[in-house]
Amino acid sequence: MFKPARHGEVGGVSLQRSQQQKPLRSHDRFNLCAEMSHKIVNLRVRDVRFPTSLEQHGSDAMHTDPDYSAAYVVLDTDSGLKGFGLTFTLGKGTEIVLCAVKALAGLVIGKSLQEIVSNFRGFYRLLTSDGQMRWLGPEKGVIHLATAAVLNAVWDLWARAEGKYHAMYLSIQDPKQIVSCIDFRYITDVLTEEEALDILVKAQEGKKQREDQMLKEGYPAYTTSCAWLGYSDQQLKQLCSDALKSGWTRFKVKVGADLEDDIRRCRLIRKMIGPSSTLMIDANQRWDVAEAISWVSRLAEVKPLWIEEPTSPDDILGHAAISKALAPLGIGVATGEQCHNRVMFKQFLQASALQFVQIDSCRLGSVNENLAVLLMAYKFQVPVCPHAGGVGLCELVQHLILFDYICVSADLRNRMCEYVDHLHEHFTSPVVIQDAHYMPPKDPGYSCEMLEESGLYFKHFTFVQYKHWRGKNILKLSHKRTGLKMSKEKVFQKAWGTEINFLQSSFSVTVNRIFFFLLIKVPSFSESFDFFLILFGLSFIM
Ligand SMILES: C[C@H](O)[C@@H](O)CC(=O)C(=O)O
Repeated sequence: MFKPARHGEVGGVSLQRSQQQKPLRSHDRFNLCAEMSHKIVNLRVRDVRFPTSLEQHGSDAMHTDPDYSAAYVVLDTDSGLKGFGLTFTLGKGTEIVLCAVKALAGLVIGKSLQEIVSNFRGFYRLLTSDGQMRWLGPEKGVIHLATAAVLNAVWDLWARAEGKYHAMYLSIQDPKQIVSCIDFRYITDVLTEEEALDILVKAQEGKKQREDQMLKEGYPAYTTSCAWLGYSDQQLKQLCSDALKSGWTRFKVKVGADLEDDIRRCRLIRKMIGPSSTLMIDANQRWDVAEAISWVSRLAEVKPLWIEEPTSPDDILGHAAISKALAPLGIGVATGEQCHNRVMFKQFLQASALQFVQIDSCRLGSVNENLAVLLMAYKFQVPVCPHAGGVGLCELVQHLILFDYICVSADLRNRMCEYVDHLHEHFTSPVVIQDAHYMPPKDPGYSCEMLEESGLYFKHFTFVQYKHWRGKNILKLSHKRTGLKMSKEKVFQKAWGTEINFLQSSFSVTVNRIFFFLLIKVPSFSESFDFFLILFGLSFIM
């Protein structure tokens, strides 16, 4: 099931195949009518995880065993139309985001789409300013990731109801309607509603040509897939050579664990891609400020365009100091994938602490908050190069970056969107990459509806397989790092956390194995909650 997509392909399947076998989307199943109110009658959230850490896909200096995951939200409406949204997470963290999404559900269920979009700013505030839940943020951390998942689903629902995909959808709307989705609270000292409106109105000129250009050429992308930190030199070489053949000219390399290693790996990539291709480096928050400056200075010989996340994502003045120190070397600072909200972006921009704005479709409060950041970045004339990859981030963020070009910046200089070639095959409308460019999506919605069986991925991995996967992974890593062999129990304990430690007993493992074999092989068992409870209790007693 877990098949990394290859460069030049759509989600691991060739273009022709995905076109021939278009899965039925919820949009096709219902006779839509834009005038309907689409009352939200239910919110479902699923814990979806993929064992990417097994092969070190996604590994960096701080996230050495990332299992790419998502809290996946489905909104059901009384008209039958559904909205799909998600937020990207890593492995066990997903459980916590799920709790937060459930806590927000009460604010969403019962509202109609019409009611929400007629006062979208108000609805954004409702979710982010709840008197009790805002204490968990406000507008940051788990509660904000959950807000993004829910709002992403609402934007998806809206676009489906209109039969449009977002970039085009937003671009044909009245600029007044766009600004009405943005909460300007806390940013009016740099961007007022009137200024935002002015930017959007001015950008109406030439919009049609830019739309046509994007439909023809697509939006420039860079790849991170060749050089995750856990990959061997052999893998780097192979992937880089494949990527070059597929037309990639912009590459990002993970750095930060070991300087000599970084120098060797970056030289290797630079040699392969040649002097005219673009190279970026990414430390994922590994260093202190002074360390970042000296480490990156040593890597200046490979001419990186930017150093991404050199230090704590919260350290705005630290980023400013790094930016200042590296400017004479021609190296910019990029950050944003863990920048919590528009207020932090505002200060990064005010402090000249970043030269590339890396918005994230799930870290910020969905399209609403991303719109605010795109407009602020335009005002400061700082290029936007979004974070993508993860689970569904490419699918989501392509809409935002197309909107940025068509409706805000009208500028492609120094702009590109990240691309990672994993997990696209799990989406009903996977991204289309042609010649290292994102081609505009064609299906209505926000492109993050997952295939039914993919939405259940973690469920199928639960217990027997998941344990096996995590156990194997941790054993492998522990051998690599310490040379020590861990006991089987220790591995299970680390992999599973305390709540499921009872599975360490071999007897209960056998009972569970039988049960989960049935669960996986016989679908009707998975629907039987009573049966599950009985076996769960039985294994606990044993
Ligand atoms: C843990 C993730 O893979 C992270 O390394 C992604 C990232 O920083 C990026 O894509 O950039």
